[in-house]
Amino acid sequence: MPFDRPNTDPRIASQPLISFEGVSKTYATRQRTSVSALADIDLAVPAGSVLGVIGRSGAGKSTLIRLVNGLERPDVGRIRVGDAEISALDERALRRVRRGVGMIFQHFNLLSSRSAFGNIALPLEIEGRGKAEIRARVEELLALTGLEDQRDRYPSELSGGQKQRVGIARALATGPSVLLSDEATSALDPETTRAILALLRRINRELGLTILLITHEMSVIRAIADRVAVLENGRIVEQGDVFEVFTRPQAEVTRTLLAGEMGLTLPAALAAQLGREPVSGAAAVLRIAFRGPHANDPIVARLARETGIEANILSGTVDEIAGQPFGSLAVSLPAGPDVVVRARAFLDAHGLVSDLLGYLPARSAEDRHVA
Ligand SMILES: Nc1ncnc2c1ncn2[C@@H]1O[C@H](COP(=O)(O)OP(=O)(O)OP(=O)(O)O)[C@@H](O)[C@H]1O
Repeated sequence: MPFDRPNTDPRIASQPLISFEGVSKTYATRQRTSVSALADIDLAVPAGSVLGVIGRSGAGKSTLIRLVNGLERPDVGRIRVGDAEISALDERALRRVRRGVGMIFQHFNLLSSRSAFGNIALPLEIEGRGKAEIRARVEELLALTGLEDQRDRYPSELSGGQKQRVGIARALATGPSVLLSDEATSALDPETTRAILALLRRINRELGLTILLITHEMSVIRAIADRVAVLENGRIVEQGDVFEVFTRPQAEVTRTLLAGEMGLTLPAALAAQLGREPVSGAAAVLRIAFRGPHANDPIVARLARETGIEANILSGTVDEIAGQPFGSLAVSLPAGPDVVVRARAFLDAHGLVSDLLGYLPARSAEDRHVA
């Protein structure tokens, strides 16, 4: 069973705009074998929310997004977008539904022979809208995406970030209620990524657009998503509010994907010395997670005062996840009988989650100074 936590954000509707019920998808390969790309997917994207699906390469992310716009069909299960059951529609009906579903891509997919204006106008031309209406709508979208000065430039004359802005404006041209984002920032540098994610967040808030995005980067989820689903080998192994999943990851793959993002990794030199077994004199290393109001607690001082256990701070961060404070601290404990059990009981009693990372040889633990 995947770990599943309910939606707790009052801003987000309880009614899903996109839903997957018991969806599985296999591909036949040329070698006459089959590949299970998705299995038993249950997923709901509440109207007005941003849901991020994260997973490693080959986890099934692209397949999931292609099922939403009907580019792939499931073997079993149902996929709904609004009132339409995508999995049951013929091609003609699908085309109608797709008008309400915009999509942006990693490599932008712009027409090189058209200017920014021309690319954004294209979906409206296909719909047969009048010239004046098209002009007015495109001007509006150029302003929304900050592209007024680039309107006559061609894709080859635009930066990656500008190209993606054109992609976003084009996706919004026909006024969709859903935006699908397929690794939309993976080809961009970190600063441009932040700007594009901020634009998407603004569009979500201001236009009430529901966004389903797939990514392999936790930083993207953290910057924009309300909820996250973690895919591994075609299955959802964990889903829930971003703060919940980030601060209490349950699945191993989630922990691994989060390690760099959350300052959960130890300094490399220490990590290299960390062993699994408590050899004689070795110091246990704990990672303590501080959530919400506890993020700034002087917990190490209290641990010493109340239990006599003097922990040594190895590394630590205080940060914000989904607008709420979150801290993470790695400490080494002095060797001794029951020290780990007593320290963890103390932390537990104070509502703090701790993980035992391993053991450091006595010397390197003593050499560390308080950060
Ligand atoms: N058309 C296809 N024919 C056969 N197998 C496929 C096809 N498309 C995808 N697969 C397989 O299905 C699984 C899921 O692929 P998918 O592209 O959905 O993963 P992904 O998470 O998007 O990966 P990436 O991040 O590398 O794009 C993989 O094992 C892949 O090899």
